[in-house]
Amino acid sequence: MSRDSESQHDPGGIEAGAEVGEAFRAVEGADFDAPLEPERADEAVAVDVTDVAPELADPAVVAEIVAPTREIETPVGEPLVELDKVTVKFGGLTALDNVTFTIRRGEILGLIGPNGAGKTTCFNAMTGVYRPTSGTVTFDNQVMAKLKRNQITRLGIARTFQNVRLFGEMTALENVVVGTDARHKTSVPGATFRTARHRHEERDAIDRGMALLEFVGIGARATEKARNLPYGDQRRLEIARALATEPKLLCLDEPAAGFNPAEKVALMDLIRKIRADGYTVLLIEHDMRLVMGVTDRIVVLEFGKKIADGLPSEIRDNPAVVAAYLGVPDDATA
Ligand SMILES: Nc1ncnc2c1ncn2[C@@H]1O[C@H](COP(=O)(O)OP(=O)(O)OP(=O)(O)O)[C@@H](O)[C@H]1O
Repeated sequence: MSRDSESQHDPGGIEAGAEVGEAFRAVEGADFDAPLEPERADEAVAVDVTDVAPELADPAVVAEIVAPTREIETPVGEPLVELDKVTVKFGGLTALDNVTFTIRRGEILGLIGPNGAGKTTCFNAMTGVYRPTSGTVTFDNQVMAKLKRNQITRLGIARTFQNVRLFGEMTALENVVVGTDARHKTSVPGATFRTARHRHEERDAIDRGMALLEFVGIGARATEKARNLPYGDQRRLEIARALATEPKLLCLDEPAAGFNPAEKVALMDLIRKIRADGYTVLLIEHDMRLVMGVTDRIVVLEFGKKIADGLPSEIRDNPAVVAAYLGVPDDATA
């Protein structure tokens, strides 16, 4: 297997990356959302990225390429997402009940709660997947309507999924370059006839894709098929692909699922690095140590209602939160 996979890995794959556009066209229509069953590679074929792109040896250069349009003129702390009395009902079931909170630019907000608390519903209402039964969601000063997936991306929201979803047969670099396509400006004829502008956009996408892989710590695996990456690297690749769309809001849905303690610590470092690069992050995660360790603020849901909103230290000692997680009545903890 290693011999076969080795022959598929083109050591010059980064330079040969101009063909990524072809690869993307070849997979158009593929089932992007199909969960990828992770396979652990017996042998990794690593490339030294800095051999072909020496500038990527400098983390400051990488950080700059990864966030080319960050809004440095916008003061951190301005609201990016505002939920105002949002209720979502499914028939007779109230999944989200009169929920109000804000995500500010430049912060890492944790959204937590026991199973069935309404986190996913809240997330879907926030990103335009569900239209609230009542109340409003404002994103970047616009009231959100119900949106299609590509409209959500263009608005500036990117997400990762609970289950890894990648193009398994594409390389790591190709997976990221596909993400950058959402921002391309070339017309369909321009892409078909490979105009100079289109070629320029492709080249930029490849350069940025490499920087993104380096940023999330898997630059050396650029030419490996996504399917062959170790599980932790697949999760990092998902984050790189989400960042490729240059989102105003990055939503991480249980990014630590299946991670060991060391991988969780490394993930916390990566999330902090993403925030330091000017991104706003929404984190839905069950692992309390990770949530407490990395977020600036936490919103807690229980049975569709917001029961707490505050700093991690406040949430940790909040009796209603403790009761929600331990499953004991509020009055028993008083
Ligand atoms: N599309 C739907 N149709 C009907 N009921 C739904 C739908 N989506 C969610 N629900 C219900 O709404 C409630 C909240 O579910 P939700 O998935 O938002 O919770 P959650 O906090 O994300 O849970 P988990 O941590 O288990 O993922 C649950 O009772 C769930 O069964």
